[in-house]
Amino acid sequence: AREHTPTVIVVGAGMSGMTAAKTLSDAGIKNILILEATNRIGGRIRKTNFAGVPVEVGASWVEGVNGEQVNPIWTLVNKICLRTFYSDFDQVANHTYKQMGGLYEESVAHEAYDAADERSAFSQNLSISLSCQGQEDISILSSQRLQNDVPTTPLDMAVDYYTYDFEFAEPPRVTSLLNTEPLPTFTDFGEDLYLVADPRGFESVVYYLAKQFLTTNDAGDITDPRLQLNKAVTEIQHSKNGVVVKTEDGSVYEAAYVMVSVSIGVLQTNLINFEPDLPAWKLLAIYQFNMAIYTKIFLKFPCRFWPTGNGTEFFVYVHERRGYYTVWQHLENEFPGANILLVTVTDEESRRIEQQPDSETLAEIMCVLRNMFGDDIPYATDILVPRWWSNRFFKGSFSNWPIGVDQCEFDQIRAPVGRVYFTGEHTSREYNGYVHGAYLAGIESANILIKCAKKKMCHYNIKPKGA
Ligand SMILES: Cc1cc2nc3c(=O)[nH]c(=O)nc-3n(C[C@H](O)[C@H](O)[C@H](O)COP(=O)(O)OP(=O)(O)OC[C@H]3O[C@@H](n4cnc5c(N)ncnc54)[C@H](O)[C@@H]3O)c2cc1C
Repeated sequence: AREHTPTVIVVGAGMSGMTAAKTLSDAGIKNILILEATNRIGGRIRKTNFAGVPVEVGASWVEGVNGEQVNPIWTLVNKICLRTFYSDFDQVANHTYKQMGGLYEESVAHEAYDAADERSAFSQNLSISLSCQGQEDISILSSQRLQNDVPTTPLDMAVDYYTYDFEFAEPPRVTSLLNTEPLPTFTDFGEDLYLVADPRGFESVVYYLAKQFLTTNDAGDITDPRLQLNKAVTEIQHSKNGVVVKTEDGSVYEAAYVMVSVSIGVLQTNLINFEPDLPAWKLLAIYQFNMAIYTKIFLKFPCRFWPTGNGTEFFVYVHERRGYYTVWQHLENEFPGANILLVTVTDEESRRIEQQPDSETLAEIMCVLRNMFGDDIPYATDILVPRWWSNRFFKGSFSNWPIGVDQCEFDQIRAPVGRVYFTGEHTSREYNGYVHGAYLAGIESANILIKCAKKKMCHYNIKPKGA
């Protein structure tokens, strides 16, 4: 019957889809249906149990805190009193290990980190002057070449990796200078990062938002029929009269509008078939953007062999192969006595590691750790390797702004196509890649739809390239 037809179908129940749904509901559009492919909400914010400890395999930091504006995620995290820990990166130069073991001499290490800071400062100034002159974008690597200061030694490459790849999950060769230096997340919200480590998980911010507009039972579980889990959308038919959405299990839903919140990695595959095809300008914009891969490998040990105390949390391993198990973190502050280490890999290393058995990865890691800490250290008893890239509902970890995509093309990624609307972290112009980007994009995209649905203002201006 017509009255059961939702006004809006939201595809995906991560931070952006859930926020978009809540924004629609707050605006009086309560006739919605959220279709989520997996068996849970939260998407790339995901807690799991590892060796008895709740670890975050997806997002874990509130990035951008203590600045002029308040990061909206920081507000949410504090509202529900999630346990957070300030991340102190200041001492990492004192904890930088050579390939074959031993720490770098302090003066040598500090020189490398200072040089990286200088390169970064130069890049920020260059970026500002290039955009003032209306110049085309260049990569961060090109900026380093302009300074005649391209990192080439293993130490300089490791520090460069720590500076850029550890944030963007792609190398400076790929990443846009104009759109990342300086980074709005840090200039707007502040330079500090706080790590969420709470038994309820970072994902409880998504649950918190969901429960404000979806009905729950006495136990607090979401029971609202407007949220449907295990519903993988495989087809979206759209016309000027409405949309028809089909899921893998054979269900068919009709609505006036659809809001697609799946990652840009998913949009780049053919998981969802649009009927008719999305227009060329839209596809080109989607295909030009990047889905990066960031892999957090957790390791459990029978005892601790790494230093603890103030400033020891982060350490760097230098290897001639750039990005080879470079950035390390101990979780003693968050989970004292749990003896858990975290090593992060990205990009090509992530792809390689996702495809090999975990036992091989662990063997590589043990060699690295023995180089750093000596042959007597115990073998890890457990390893966790998240596989975001192989997962067809994610295809990576977060978007990264590559060179050659200008603001207008970026706008096209978010632009609606008829009755099909788009949201997700990759549609946040200032904060793509982040949880707060997903949240703010959810609000913005919902507002574009609301303007059309309620005020019949459906025209969305798309500027051509170079405008
Ligand atoms: C390893 C990792 C580390 C990160 N670290 C941080 C961090 O420290 N700080 C930070 O701010 N950000 C971090 N991020 C990024 C942050 O997690 C994301 O930007 C944000 O969570 C994305 O939210 P979203 O709603 O846009 O997308 P998603 O969370 O991907 O939500 C989209 C939803 O759509 C579903 N879906 C996909 N395909 C279909 C389909 N066909 N039908 C129905 N549903 C579908 C998915 O299952 C998913 O639930 C990290 C991400 C990863 C993976």
